[in-house]
Amino acid sequence: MASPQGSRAPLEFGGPLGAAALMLLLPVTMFHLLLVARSGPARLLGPPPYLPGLEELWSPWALLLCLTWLGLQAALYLLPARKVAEGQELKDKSRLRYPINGFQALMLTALLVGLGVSAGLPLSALPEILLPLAFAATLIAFIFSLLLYLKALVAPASALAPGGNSGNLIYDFFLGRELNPRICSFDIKYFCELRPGLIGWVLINLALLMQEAELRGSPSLAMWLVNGFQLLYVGDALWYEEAVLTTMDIIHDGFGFMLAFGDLAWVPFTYSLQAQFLLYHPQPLGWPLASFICLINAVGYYIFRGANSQKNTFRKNPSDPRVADLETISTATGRRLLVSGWWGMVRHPNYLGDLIMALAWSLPCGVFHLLPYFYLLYFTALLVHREDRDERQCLQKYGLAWREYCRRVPYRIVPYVY
Ligand SMILES: NC(=O)C1=CN([C@@H]2O[C@H](COP(=O)(O)OP(=O)(O)OC[C@H]3O[C@@H](n4cnc5c(N)ncnc54)[C@H](OP(=O)(O)O)[C@@H]3O)[C@@H](O)[C@H]2O)C=CC1
Ligand SMILES: CC(C)CCC[C@@H](C)[C@H]1CC=C2C3=C(CC[C@@]21C)[C@@]1(C)CC[C@H](O)C(C)(C)[C@@H]1CC3
Repeated sequence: MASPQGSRAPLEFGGPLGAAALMLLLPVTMFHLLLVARSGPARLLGPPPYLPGLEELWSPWALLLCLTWLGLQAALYLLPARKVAEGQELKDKSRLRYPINGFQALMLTALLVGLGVSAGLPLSALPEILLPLAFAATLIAFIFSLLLYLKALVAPASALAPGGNSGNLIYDFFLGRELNPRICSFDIKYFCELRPGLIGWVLINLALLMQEAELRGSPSLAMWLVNGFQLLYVGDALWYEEAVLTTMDIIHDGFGFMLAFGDLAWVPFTYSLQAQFLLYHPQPLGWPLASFICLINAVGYYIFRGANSQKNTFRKNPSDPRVADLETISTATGRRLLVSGWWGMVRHPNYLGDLIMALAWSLPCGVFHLLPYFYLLYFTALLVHREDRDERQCLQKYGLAWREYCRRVPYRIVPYVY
């Protein structure tokens, strides 16, 4: 039996009260966004146009569709992989193995969807059922988290996450108790983080684009940009799938309601908000402005990819010629910290690139509505909070060396600003 461990870890997200509030607030926000995106005024801060009844939210067909989608992505995950990667070292000194076939799953999904659409699959009808789909995804995330909480009760202590084992039921349910819940070699957190939600997001975007084409004769330039930028982001995540193994979610966080809901419901249904907004509120966009927005996205992507690749290359092999010349600080753990290159500019250059891209995703929606900028606002809050969590973990891990890094690189995300 697992014993509550990590009870000395400081509580995050405002403790049990904060966790309970977030569990209510996140789904409510998601439904609010889905409702206002299709309403005339599309006011982020106004009331929703109406409150949907259960008959509008609940549909067994939507549940079946979500489960089929999860089943399809799970089957693609189980296909032979071009590579099997090893994760970071765990508490018991072992390393888990992960299949690297996410991009293959994206391509096969595209092929299957393409075949389905040419055989008459009404993909453009998907936007009509976003509400019941989001409800079904929320239900699945909730049941998943419950089962995972129960599974953690019989997990060995070494399998538990450092954070989600405070002994408080609500807090631990939200944060997640087990670090890497698996059924045989099937890693549930790794699967959810990259497959059903991210690929689901681009599928919803595509459905919105197709519906716009049906409504107005062809998709607008703004819709093409949003689809293109976000497809690039998802394609990149799956192409560089191995890099997710060094993110905070995989290394540090347990798999509970926060990540289950985040991955399965929040990402596909709120990250597609700009495309949802554009379907109901077409925006004129000329080529000069579109080119400028593409440039902003390219700059963001260049920083995001450059920073993430530099750190991953360095962590995999510090003597790799691409990073061997960079200046570093030694730490007591034997690992070194980069203090030049991207990581010498600010302490989280990858967040900066990600935020610049987030701006580029909203700009095609014009500047007269706040709603399409929700992602930028939420993401800024998420990354500032995440950066703060990471700083605390790094200070604990690297002590004085981390302080020296902060002295040498004083800005966190935006040079000379923050
Ligand atoms: N679209 C979305 O919704 C979200 C996107 N993201 C993106 O995910 C990506 C990963 O983010 P995240 O996991 O938060 O954090 P990072 O990829 O930035 O990883 C932080 C870790 O990097 C290592 N590190 C920090 N500084 C240095 C340095 N100077 N030299 C070498 N290693 C260093 C430390 O771990 P160690 O030393 O142990 O290796 C630290 O804990 C980011 O690009 C982020 O923008 C994140 C959240 C949500
Ligand atoms: C809304 C809640 C309070 C929190 C939910 C957070 C999750 C939605 C995000 C936590 C970290 C994420 C990452 C990505 C997507 C969003 C979540 C799951 C990521 C897969 C997006 C693509 C990137 O290239 C990435 C670096 C692989 C991201 C990893 C972190």
